Amino acid sequence: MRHAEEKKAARLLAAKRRDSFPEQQRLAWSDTTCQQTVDWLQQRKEPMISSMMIYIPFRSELDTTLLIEWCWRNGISVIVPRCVKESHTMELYLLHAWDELVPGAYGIKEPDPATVKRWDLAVQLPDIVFVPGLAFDTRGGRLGYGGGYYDRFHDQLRLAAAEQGKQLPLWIGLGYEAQWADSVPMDEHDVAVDAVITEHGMTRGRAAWI
Ligand SMILES: Nc1nc2c(c(=O)[nH]1)N(C=O)[C@@H](CNc1ccc(C(=O)N[C@@H](CCC(=O)O)C(=O)O)cc1)CN2
Ligand SMILES: Nc1ncnc2c1ncn2[C@@H]1O[C@H](COP(=O)(O)OP(=O)(O)OP(=O)(O)O)[C@@H](O)[C@H]1O
Repeated sequence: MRHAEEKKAARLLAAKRRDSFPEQQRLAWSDTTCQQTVDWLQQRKEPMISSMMIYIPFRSELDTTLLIEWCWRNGISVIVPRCVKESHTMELYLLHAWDELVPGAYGIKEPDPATVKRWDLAVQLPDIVFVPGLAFDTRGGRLGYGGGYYDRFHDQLRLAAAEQGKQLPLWIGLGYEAQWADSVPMDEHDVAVDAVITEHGMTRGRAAWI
C-alpha cells in the first residue's frame, strides 16, 4: 500500500479531532445531517428508494439514528452490516428495531445473527450505501479505520451488480463539516464516495448527477 504510513498518521489526527468535539455538539450536527439527508431523499426526482445500507455509529462517528428511524417510518428497508473479523468482510442483515442489535466486533453494535434476517446481495442490492469515515475530501476521498471493510464490500457489490445487470448503489459518506480534509491519501483499492453529506448539506464528488 503506497500510502500506509501517511494514512496511519492521518487516522490518528482525524480521530483525535473528531473526538475533541463535545458530545452534545456532535449529536446536534448528526441530527441536522440526518435531516439534510432526508431532505435530499425527498427532493430527488428519481423513483423513491426502497432500501439503504447504513452503519451503526461507534466512537465519535456521526450518529445515524434519526435517518434510520425515518426509513422505518417510511417503509424503506434498513440494511446493517456485521463485521466478520477473520476475513475483514461484512455480512448484511435487515434491521427492524433497535433491540435487534447486540455488541459486536470492535465494540460496534451489530444485528444479532441468531435472530435477525440476512440480506442477500444476490437477491437485491441496496439503492444507497451510507459509509462512515474519519475524514473526507471534496474529490470523494475517504479515510477509514484501515480494515479495508468497505473497500472489500464494494468488490462484492460490483460482482453482484454485474451479475444482475444493475447499477452500483450510490456510495455516500456521512460526516461533520469538521471532518473535511484538504486531501485524503487514496490507494488503488480505495473507493471514492459519490457525495458527502454533512450538517451543511450535500457535496458531490465526481457524481454531479446525483
Ligand atoms: N460504525 C462503523 N462500522 C464499521 C466501520 C466503521 O468505520 N464504522 N468500519 C469501517 O471500515 C468497519 C470496522 N472497521 C474497523 C477497523 C479497525 C478498528 C480499530 O479498532 N482499529 C484499531 C487499530 C488497529 C491496529 O491498527 O492495530 C484502533 O483504531 O484502535 C475498528 C473498526 C466495519 N464497520
Ligand atoms: N478490495 C480489497 N481487497 C483486498 N484487500 C483490500 C481491499 N481493499 C483494501 N484492502 C486491504 O485492506 C487494508 C486496509 O485498507 P485501507 O487502509 O484503505 O482501509 P480503509 O479504507 O481505511 O478502511 P475501511 O474500508 O475498513 O474503512 C489494506 O491492507 C488493503 O490492502
